[in-house]
Amino acid sequence: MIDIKNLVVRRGEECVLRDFDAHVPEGTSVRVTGPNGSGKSTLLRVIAGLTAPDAGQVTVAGHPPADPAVRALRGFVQEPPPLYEHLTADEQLCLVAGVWRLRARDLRDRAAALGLGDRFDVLVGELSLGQRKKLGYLCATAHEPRLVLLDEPFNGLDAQAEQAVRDDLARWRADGRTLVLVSHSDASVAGLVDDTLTVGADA
Ligand SMILES: Nc1ncnc2c1ncn2[C@@H]1O[C@H](COP(=O)(O)OP(=O)(O)OP(=O)(O)O)[C@@H](O)[C@H]1O
Repeated sequence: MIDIKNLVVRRGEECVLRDFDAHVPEGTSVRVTGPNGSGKSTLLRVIAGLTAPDAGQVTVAGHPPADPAVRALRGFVQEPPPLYEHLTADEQLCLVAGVWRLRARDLRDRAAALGLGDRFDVLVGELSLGQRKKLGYLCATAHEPRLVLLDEPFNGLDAQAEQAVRDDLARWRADGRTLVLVSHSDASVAGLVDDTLTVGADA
């Protein structure tokens, strides 16, 4: 699903990723590890087509990451979640439902299961950190992508929401989807990953 050869990414003067190689077969669940600042989020952004490599080759399902052909295939749970502050939670969900031609009702059901049932009419800008995290997670995964990129998906979540996300990941994994996950919490990802990719100083 993902092939990376000799990847180099610079941020300003700093070389964040240097000659990084990885192969993530379709249907595998991979955790990206490394110290703070080692380039884990940068790597996810490259796979998501949001950061262009300075050198090297990266393909997702045989296409360059920014190719429109892989857009619907992929979902990216970002940290912090990119949301429209001036919309209500429900308007944000409806926007995403419209983009992917989904039923808003189904997204509302998922939102309610995550504990957002009484937040639909609240402005995104007035949601708590954990509520924003839940909404961002739903928006990023609404179209049930074959490749799910997750950057610290458990940060700020209460126990019920963490379990709901873990259940989703287990279901997607059993369904043969490909997961690439950054998390500093060993407990949160326990039993959910097949392999580890290490970036940075301890690589
Ligand atoms: N937009 C940016 N502009 C300049 N430098 C950046 C930018 N984003 C990240 N960096 C730098 O790139 C390096 C890698 O950052 P990145 O966020 O990928 O690390 P990380 O491994 O995900 O860190 P953490 O574990 O703290 O989340 C850091 O040194 C950071 O300062």
